[in-house]
Amino acid sequence: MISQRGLLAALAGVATHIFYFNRSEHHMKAAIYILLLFTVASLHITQGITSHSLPPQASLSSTLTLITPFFTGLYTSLILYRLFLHPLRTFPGPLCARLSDLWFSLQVSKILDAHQQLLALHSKHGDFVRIGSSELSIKNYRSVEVIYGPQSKCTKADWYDLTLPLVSIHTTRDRAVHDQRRRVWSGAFGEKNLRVYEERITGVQEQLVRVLEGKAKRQKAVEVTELFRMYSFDVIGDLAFGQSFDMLKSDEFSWVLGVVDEAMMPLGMMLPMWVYRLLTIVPMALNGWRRFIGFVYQRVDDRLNKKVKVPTSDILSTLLNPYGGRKPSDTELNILRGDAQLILIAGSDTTATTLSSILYELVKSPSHITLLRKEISPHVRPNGEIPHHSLQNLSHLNAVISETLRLHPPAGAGLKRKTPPEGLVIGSIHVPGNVTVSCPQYVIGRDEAIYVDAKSFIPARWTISSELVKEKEAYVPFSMGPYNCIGKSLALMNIRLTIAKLIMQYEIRLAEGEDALEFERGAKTYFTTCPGRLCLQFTRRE
Ligand code: HEM
Repeated sequence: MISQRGLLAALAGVATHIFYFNRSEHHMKAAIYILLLFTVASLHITQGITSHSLPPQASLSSTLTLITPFFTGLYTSLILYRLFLHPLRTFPGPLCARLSDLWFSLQVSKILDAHQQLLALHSKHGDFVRIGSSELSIKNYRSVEVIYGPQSKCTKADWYDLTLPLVSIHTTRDRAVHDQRRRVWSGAFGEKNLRVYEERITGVQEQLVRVLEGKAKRQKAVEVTELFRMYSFDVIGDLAFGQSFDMLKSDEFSWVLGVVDEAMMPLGMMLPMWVYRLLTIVPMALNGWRRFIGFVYQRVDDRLNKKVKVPTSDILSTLLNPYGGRKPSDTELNILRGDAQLILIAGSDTTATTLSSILYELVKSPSHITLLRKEISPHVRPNGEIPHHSLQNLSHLNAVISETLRLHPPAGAGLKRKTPPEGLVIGSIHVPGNVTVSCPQYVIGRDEAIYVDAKSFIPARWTISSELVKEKEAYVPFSMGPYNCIGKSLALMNIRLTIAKLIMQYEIRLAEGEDALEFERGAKTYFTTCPGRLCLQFTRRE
């Protein structure tokens, strides 16, 4: 029989869920709750021993007779609410996903394939899938503009609290702070800066060609997924910090990439944010992240202490402009460091993924290599250079890039947003307020309701065969609206320059024995998606 005290504790559990946990966000307070629980329990045990002269064992069991019904009440209320009363109760999705956000984490934790899991869930449940207790994944084409567009009232979801206390333009959830940072950032991507960046990219490209040349001469296959990661990190190191990482020079997988991989790994597990925040205070957990942040701090400090010679302006110079040469305050330094780590991740893996995905698609459909050469050759200068201004409007080159980003979007598993309190309407469906929503570009890109022959690589759908794109507004690999990719022009410039150079200088085909299956099968989604291995053979063209 449950005692009166136990009953009261159970009711207190129910009330705590209804009146406290069911309101507002709690992901930042998990550690405090655990601490509170241990403090209250310890006080109760001590009081039992000192005031009621109970033996320690008896005082502990008396405490447990309160804690157990409290949590039974709390979780019973939580489970019943999530199953039968939650505003998302009518949306389809796996039963376990309704009960706990940990369900999705468990699904993806083995091979970090959130993009594939979402594809499978949508093909089973349709356009709207409840993938967490309070989270919807949506592939309906109308949802993109409503959730991410310029008029959207959605805000960034709790996922963006991931790096706190480090904040970047990307992770700040305060729209006013974001817009202010965005104004500073936009200075780094103007026409004048892009021209400087082009020269610098061409410099790193020479290293890339040197590596390929060495392999071509020895007829060695090239693992391009890794090579493009090294290349993209070298480019972003140079453009962001004024100093390349020189990975291509040594032609070795640098420890920096190892640290980045280790730092990103936990993100791939799609943990609920409260679990992630708890891990940030557990010693040894997230060590990779700590090492990565240490590396970023060092880079920023080196810049501030002028230990690095910056040849011409780099992205960090623009971000330092507002301080007019004075030392940034601690808060400003935190933002600067946050932005620095963002540039490294956002600016490198995304570009690397796109470069290797383009080559993956091209070696499978070599006719497009021929078409690209025909389009690019009139723009190659006698010294072999191909200036970006002559590439940027080439229709087939741009179509190849767009089509690759449709099938292999680097940030394709969905960007999480929180709906406004009044909710929003997508077509005829009302999505409730204060829930997390996202539109996975990976799933949208493979949807027959949006693209004809969706699984096939058909660049012409972006040029002469526009009827193959049924719903154009669904395509946003760089996102849209106030939080869209600020580095889009830089990314596209680098991709055009690099692909044009490689296509014009080399014959490229699958290496001996390579079936290219691992490229998609081995792809892992952290926040960005990194493809699996792909070995190609590069041969110098006459
Ligand atoms: C193919 C390459 C790229 C793709 C597909 C891409 C995609 C995206 C997407 C989808 C977002 C929105 C993220 C969100 O809402 O959570 C984003 C944001 C961002 N990207 Fe990119 N990106 C690419 C390259 C770059 C490059 C080269 C940079 C240069 C540093 C860059 C810098 C940023 C920044 C700073 C943001 C945050 C913008 C803001 O919150 O206002 N990206 N990117």
